[in-house]
Amino acid sequence: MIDQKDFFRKLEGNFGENKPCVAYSKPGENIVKALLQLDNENYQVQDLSESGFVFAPFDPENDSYLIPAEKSERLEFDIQLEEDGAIPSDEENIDSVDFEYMEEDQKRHENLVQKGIDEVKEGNFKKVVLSRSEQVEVLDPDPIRIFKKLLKKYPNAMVYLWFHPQTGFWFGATPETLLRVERTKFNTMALAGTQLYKGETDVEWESKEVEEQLFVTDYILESLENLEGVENIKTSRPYSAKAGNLLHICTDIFGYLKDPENLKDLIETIHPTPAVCGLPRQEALDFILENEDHSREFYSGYLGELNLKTEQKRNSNQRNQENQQFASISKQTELFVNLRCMKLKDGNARIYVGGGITKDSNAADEWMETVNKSQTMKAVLVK
Ligand SMILES: C=C(O[C@H]1C=CC=C(C(=O)O)[C@@H]1O)C(=O)O
Repeated sequence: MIDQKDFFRKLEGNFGENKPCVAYSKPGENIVKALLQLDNENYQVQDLSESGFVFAPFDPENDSYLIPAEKSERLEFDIQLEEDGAIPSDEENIDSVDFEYMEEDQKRHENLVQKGIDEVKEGNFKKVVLSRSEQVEVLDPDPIRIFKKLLKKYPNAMVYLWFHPQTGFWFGATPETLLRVERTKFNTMALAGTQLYKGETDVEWESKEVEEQLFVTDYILESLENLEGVENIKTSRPYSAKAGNLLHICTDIFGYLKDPENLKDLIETIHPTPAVCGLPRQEALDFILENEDHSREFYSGYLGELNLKTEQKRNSNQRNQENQQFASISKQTELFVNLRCMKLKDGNARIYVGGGITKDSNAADEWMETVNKSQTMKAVLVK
């Protein structure tokens, strides 16, 4: 552990030298971690047996970047947010930020959504997730300051700052777990449906949302059941999960891997999830790539720790020194879907937002949903 001033100084030093780095805090953890790559080589993921931090794009055909564990320095500090004011207090953040939209932006998105609804009604697919991106001028484009604000505002999200000479700066505060693996046990989630959070998580959901989320759960279960290396799959009951100013319906899905060294098949089966692509997957993916007027790049891709050796707390009851050491190191994979995210370039942020379209969707409501989702990033861009 180092103190947070040194942590941020080192992080800034790394991207100042154009070397890849990532700083992040996982949901509910009071620890901020970083991997600072020691050189400025471009490492890529080949078969997901690598160890490090992965940053993967939406389109599985494109390259996934890796900061390899063995080529980087690892840092961490405990968040003591209130202590020295290094992380700004919540009062500086306002909850809803008004931005002006061009009528054309709204029309363009609504037309895209309508096209998606029509295709669903024609039976070409059951669900498609359609997105747009929006450029916002940032008054204070200091990456560290933006990251600190995200940490303060979203303690229950996976909050990150990613820098790579090939991708530039990306930030996010995502609510969606793609995959967590501990020894042979894994979990993923089926996430769908959105409503504004109004101080209450015990809320009613409309049947449109309930049905949409059930599609997602069923689709993931079916894909997992067809996968050779996976067994003993179980689900939680659906519940409302808070994500910033929003609520979603979530079902946790658990299972066991026959060979925990082989994550490739599992990750290729679940990414891109129906929360960001649609179902059936290939038909939805083709429609997205053909019809969205922007490239998603890393939005709705995934990111996180891949086979990262992590030290666990030692069990002081254990007498045998060798066993103790054996028990203290474990491999950790914890990947998140890159939602509620933005790219920072030349003093501008590009915010990416989307929503799931089914036969019962309404284009104007879907536009509003993307406006609401964009607040997650906008709230940290205001002074
Ligand atoms: C695609 C996004 O959100 C997904 C995650 C949760 C709920 C969603 C929805 O209600 O449409 C989306 O599937 C996004 O934030 O850009």
